[in-house]
Amino acid sequence: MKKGSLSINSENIFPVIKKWLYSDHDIFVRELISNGCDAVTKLKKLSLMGEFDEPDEPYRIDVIASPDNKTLQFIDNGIGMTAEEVEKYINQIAFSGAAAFLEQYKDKATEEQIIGHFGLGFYSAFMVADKVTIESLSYKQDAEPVYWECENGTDFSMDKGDKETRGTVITLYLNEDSYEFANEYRIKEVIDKYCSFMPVEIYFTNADAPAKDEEEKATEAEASEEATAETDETKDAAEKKEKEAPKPLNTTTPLWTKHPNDCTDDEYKDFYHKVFHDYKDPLFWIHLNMDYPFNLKGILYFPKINTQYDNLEGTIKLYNNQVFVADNIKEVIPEFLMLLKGTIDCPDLPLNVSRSALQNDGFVKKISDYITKKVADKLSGMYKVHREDYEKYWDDINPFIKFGCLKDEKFLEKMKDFCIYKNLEGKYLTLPEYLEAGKEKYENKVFYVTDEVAQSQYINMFKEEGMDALIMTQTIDSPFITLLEQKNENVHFYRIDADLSDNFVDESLSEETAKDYTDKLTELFKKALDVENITIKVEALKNKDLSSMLTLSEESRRMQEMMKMYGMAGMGMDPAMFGGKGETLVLNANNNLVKYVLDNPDGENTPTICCQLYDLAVLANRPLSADAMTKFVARSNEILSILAK
Ligand SMILES: Nc1ncnc2c1ncn2[C@@H]1O[C@H](COP(=O)(O)OP(=O)(O)OP(=O)(O)O)[C@@H](O)[C@H]1O
Repeated sequence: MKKGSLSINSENIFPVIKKWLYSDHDIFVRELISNGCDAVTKLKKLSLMGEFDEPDEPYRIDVIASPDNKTLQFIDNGIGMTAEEVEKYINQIAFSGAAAFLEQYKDKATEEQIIGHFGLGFYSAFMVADKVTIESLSYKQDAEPVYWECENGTDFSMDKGDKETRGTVITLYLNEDSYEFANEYRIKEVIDKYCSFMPVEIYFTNADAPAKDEEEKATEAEASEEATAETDETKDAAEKKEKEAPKPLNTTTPLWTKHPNDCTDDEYKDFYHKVFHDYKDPLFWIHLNMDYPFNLKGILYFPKINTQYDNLEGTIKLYNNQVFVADNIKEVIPEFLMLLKGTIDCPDLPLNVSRSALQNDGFVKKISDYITKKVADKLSGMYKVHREDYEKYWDDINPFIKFGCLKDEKFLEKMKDFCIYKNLEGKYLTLPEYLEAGKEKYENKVFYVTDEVAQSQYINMFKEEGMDALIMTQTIDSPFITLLEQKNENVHFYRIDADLSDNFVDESLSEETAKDYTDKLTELFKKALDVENITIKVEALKNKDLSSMLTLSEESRRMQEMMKMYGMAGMGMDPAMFGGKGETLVLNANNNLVKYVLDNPDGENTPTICCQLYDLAVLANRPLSADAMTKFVARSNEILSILAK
């Protein structure tokens, strides 16, 4: 028997392993199962090289939990280890690896910076176990089995073992804080989290589950005999048998490992439902498949979304050779892609480093750029070839695309010509298409609607005049408009109620008369409304039925919205400091009511008409305040009673 003390650093290492890995306590499962997978992969390689005869029995990994004994076993039938190999890989290398790890991180700050993937592999078992044993038999001819045991991660003992079949058994004697991992549901949950797509089949057994009683077995055997007796039912019996055969917990060939040409739409959808637990079908997907200059495979799904972008949260699961690493690592995946759902497998990714190091890693940046490019290519391709589909998806995907354009210059470059906007007729246009159609009437101006109901009066006016506007009702549209103005220097955006275009006005009113009317009406409205300041503009509008309306200067409105967004309003800042409320009451000189006011400045009902005209203009633009509403209702009743006289 060989005995010895583990390397010099071990006493310091274990408290550190426990502390630093604490948030990812369950990661030992991934490490031990992936070691088993590696052991099988190595053997497969040897057999390809002709150095090992492929065995009859399939490769597999077994996880056996015993809640009664508080043990957990990881068993593989891979390459196994000789005593020399245990000495070399377990006793020495791992600890020097751990020491190197400590050295690397000794000055680094908090644990959040660490991805939770340390490459401490086997030794992560000591996070949850007081004692760990290894029983192994190497594939090598005449190899002797080896037994290794280590308590508390400090002293080990090694001896000749008695394992008779090739492979390795790792047994964990769980510590008091970690008994949960012997629970069937808990351990299956962890296996599902990290190992769903590992390349070797994983089976679970609960060592303490009650065995089927004799009676049950007899009935089953009888049923099975009966089934086989009748030829018609032979198939059923075979199916039944297959159903009863234990099923692996994982899928060894996840869809992303297949060539895109070999995957059906149903497979993509099934994979999506299963992995993201979303019962809705995704809109569409992108299958990433790259071998050079780096290795990257994955599937990105565009989920169906109906809400505003800020309520959304996607999930991008990152894998390293089918081993789950983490969700949503923003250093690798561009932030705006986090709205998507998907899996990305990149075996070349340097994962044993801190997140801050990832951020500055040129290689990681290349991966991130590649993903961005692929997404943009897919979208532009769809625009060009299947514009109908693209339009159908647009309402769902536009917040994502706009967010991407705002966040990523390269994405903007690629996507700017493929952003479309719904117009007043519900048709989708690009910005150049809109500008071209409106060239004669409103050159380089883009009118937009932020609320189709509130702005309906303006929309109707636009329609009557054969003018068009774009529907831009999402929260993200406001910063997106600013971006569009920056990128299209001469183009300016105006909300549909921002200003009265000349198109609505006939030429009948001279400048002089307009001024005269404006002065008179300003005086009258000030008095009737009892306000100091009001901006009034008199226009001869083509539509005689329209009496009054409000316009809101685009600039002042945007300023006010910005203040609201930054919470500056209510901090003693008055919007007037930034150019007033920007509100103008437009009165139509062609309308009979306005004419009446002009002709009867001292009329008994004139103040009532003024107040009503003002309230109607406000109502067509925004809700009235509570006080104004009360007055409006009372006044309306008053007017009706005049009619009833
Ligand atoms: N189940 C196993 N079968 C055969 N060899 C194993 C097994 N588990 C561990 N080993 C050997 O022990 C070595 C050390 O394992 P450990 O998990 O500590 O690190 P690693 O797998 O090399 O890398 P990582 O730390 O990234 O997991 C392995 O490289 C392998 O040679």
